[in-house]
Amino acid sequence: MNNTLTQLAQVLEDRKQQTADKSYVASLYAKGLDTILKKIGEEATETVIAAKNGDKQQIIYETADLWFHCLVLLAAQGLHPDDVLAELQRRFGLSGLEEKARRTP
Ligand SMILES: N=c1c2ncn([C@@H]3O[C@H](COP(=O)(O)OP(=O)(O)OP(=O)(O)O)[C@@H](O)[C@H]3O)c2ncn1[C@@H]1O[C@H](COP(=O)(O)O)[C@@H](O)[C@H]1O
Repeated sequence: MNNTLTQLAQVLEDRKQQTADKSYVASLYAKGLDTILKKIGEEATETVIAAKNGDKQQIIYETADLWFHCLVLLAAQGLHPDDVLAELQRRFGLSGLEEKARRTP
């Protein structure tokens, strides 16, 4: 759906064949799920700090780090960014209140 996300997803898929010493992404796969989740937590925190500091350029930078590590998580779990984009697209047809009601059992 989005060209940059699709291209990056392909690189992340290709890195599954790479060795950890030659690739940061391959090193994350090798370290495993907990390391990827820890990076997401760190990048989320850094994004929050950037926003609290009101630093727009830093917000962009940290959000890119956060999105990147979320994309690594998706790849590690056998998912593709299109899966998330499709979910967001589905929500376009609903108001926020309708989406909330859909989640309430
Ligand atoms: N978009 C990114 C990208 N964004 C962020 N990062 C890395 O994510 C890490 C962010 O962690 P931190 O901010 O904590 O910085 P750090 O202290 O260096 O991190 P650590 O070494 O402690 O984990 C840094 O090492 C960044 O280099 C990325 N590494 C790779 N990519 C993309 O992934 C592709 C494949 O990368 P390799 O697998 O390294 O070839 C690249 O061509 C890029 O397109």
